Amino acid sequence: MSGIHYSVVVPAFRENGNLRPLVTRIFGALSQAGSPVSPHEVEVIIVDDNSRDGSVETVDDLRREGYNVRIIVRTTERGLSSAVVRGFRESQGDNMLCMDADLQHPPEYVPAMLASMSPTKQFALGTRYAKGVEIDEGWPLYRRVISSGARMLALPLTSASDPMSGFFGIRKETFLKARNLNSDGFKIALDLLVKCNIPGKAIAEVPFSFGVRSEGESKLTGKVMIRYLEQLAELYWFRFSALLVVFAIFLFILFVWFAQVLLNWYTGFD
Ligand SMILES: Nc1nc2c(ncn2[C@@H]2O[C@H](COP(=O)(O)OP(=O)(O)O[C@H]3O[C@H](CO)[C@@H](O)[C@H](O)[C@@H]3O)[C@@H](O)[C@H]2O)c(=O)[nH]1
Ligand SMILES: [Mg+2]
Repeated sequence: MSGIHYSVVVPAFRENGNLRPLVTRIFGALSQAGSPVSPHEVEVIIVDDNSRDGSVETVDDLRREGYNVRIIVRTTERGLSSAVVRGFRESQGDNMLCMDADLQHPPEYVPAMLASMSPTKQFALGTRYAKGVEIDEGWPLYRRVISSGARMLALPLTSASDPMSGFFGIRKETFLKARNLNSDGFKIALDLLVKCNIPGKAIAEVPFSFGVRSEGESKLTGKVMIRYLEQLAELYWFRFSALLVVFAIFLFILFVWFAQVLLNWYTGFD
């Protein structure tokens, strides 16, 4: 049996400059005295979309240096969410974590995120909206506004405090139950929270301070935002369609009853 209990999945596109600090800091944090998880129980999987920027060579070097990291290079698919799903499918660990490559999710929080998952806490959520943590001042105002708006629109779908977070973990047993995952766009955490029907009490929220990207550029474009709105519509239907059907049946019964009353009233005149 493999001694790997934890898998850290990193979607990456043109992130070569960030991979070495990311991997060395993750394993550095796990090697600290007091880390609740041993570095020997952890694998890191980078899911790269054919960046051809030296990422493969960097990961090869890191492996040679003894870090348990590998890279999957996809050549026929693109996109953050589908990259995460691919990484989760290839994970050996029963506890899986997703984090960005660009160091906006500080690697020093990885041990706590991994350890927060358990049979009763099926989902770990790195949240930026909690006491004692902050979002780096360098994060642009327009991104804050978009993030708040997106968060509000998702309120009826989940009680999680930061469903937009890209820093989250899920237990494999729960992930395997997910049906009809939407692998488009960026919001895979929200999709999993809704489609796996994860109640608030099964979410371990881990507050973290959100950094700014250290190298390269964000890939969040207008197209990604439109995809989010489409995804929301699908999730609302997924969550509330049964309620809508019950409501429609209720309206129908009310209509039939009202028609009967009218008919009785009308025929009563004869
Ligand atoms: N494989 C792959 N990876 C991708 C792709 N697009 C983005 N990524 C990777 O996904 C991570 C996040 O991408 P960014 O471009 O840095 O996104 P962001 O604008 O910083 O958004 C992040 O923060 C948001 C919260 O404000 C999150 O909602 C979002 O999911 C993401 O974590 C990075 O590691 C990036 O390389 C893609 O098409 N393919
Ligand atoms: Mg980023």
